[in-house]
Amino acid sequence: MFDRPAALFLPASRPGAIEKARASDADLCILDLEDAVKTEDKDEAREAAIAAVAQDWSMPVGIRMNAPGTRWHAADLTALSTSAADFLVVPLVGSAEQVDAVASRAKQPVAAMIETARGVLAADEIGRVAAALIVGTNDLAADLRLPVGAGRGGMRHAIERVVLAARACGIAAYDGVYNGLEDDEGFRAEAAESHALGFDGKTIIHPKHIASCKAAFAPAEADVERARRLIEASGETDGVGAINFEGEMVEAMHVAAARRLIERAEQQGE
Ligand SMILES: CC(C)(COP(=O)(O)OP(=O)(O)OC[C@H]1O[C@@H](n2cnc3c(N)ncnc32)[C@H](O)[C@@H]1OP(=O)(O)O)[C@@H](O)C(=O)NCCC(=O)NCCSC(=O)C[C@H](O)C(=O)O
Ligand SMILES: [Mg+2]
Repeated sequence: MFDRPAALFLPASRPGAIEKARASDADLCILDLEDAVKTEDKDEAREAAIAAVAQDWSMPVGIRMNAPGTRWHAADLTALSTSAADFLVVPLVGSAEQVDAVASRAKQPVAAMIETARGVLAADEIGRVAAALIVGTNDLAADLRLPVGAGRGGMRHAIERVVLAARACGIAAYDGVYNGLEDDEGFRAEAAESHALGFDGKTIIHPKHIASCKAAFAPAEADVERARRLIEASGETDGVGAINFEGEMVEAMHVAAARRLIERAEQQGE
């Protein structure tokens, strides 16, 4: 489920957005009950989310609940754990226990949002019990007290650590959202960076980001061709030893990476 790049967030309180998301090409949709929903709309949004996920979706659809410790969390957990959502998302996770508390009651896989210094430092423990890690760059910037407009330099170590934890735990990692709605170039640059950092995908806040997000994570044609040649040159097994492939040393891990690349290309080309 968490093997495709474009994860679209939308407020569960906006019926128009729900319809647009269902009709979109997003790889995953996440109906939000947390920050995108006003306090007075929380209960109604929860009901709307539960009704929405009971409909037919062409992609996996999840619900982001309110954070552990908030006044809505218990009601969210009770209602969402038996809903038709394909997955749940817990925001502001600071410990593995917080994910466990949800996962032990929910019938769905649980993704954890890492968006505080505490969460980053516990990411490897959290990754052992979560189905995926999602960076929340807005909350993270605030928690780290990064100056407004300072960019991602100050959180680079933190987001790299989330990728590291996800890889160590064998689960997916999604990068945070890009807030600029009118800055396509900025979005493309950040999505390319997400891909280069090793993320499996990126969370996005508007359907207009879907195509660029997918493009950023799609393997380049030349890389796919090279991967096919590499696999052919390596023979039938992964036990290739070291070979000279087109002037570069290639060993078993390169063959495995080439196979993963082709698999991803085939999946995204479906
Ligand atoms: C950011 C927005 C509030 C902008 O809304 P708006 O100005 O209304 O956008 P448009 O005029 O372009 O909307 C045109 C139609 O498109 C639909 N739409 C807009 N956004 C989405 C969406 N995300 N998914 C599906 N459809 C969408 C609108 O409904 C319009 O259609 P209609 O209603 O029929 O008129 C808005 O884009 C928005 O709310 N985005 C998502 C916000 C959200 O979910 N936030 C939570 C996740 S962000 C996060 O996780 C932060 C993290 O926690 C962190 O700390 O970093
Ligand atoms: Mg957040």
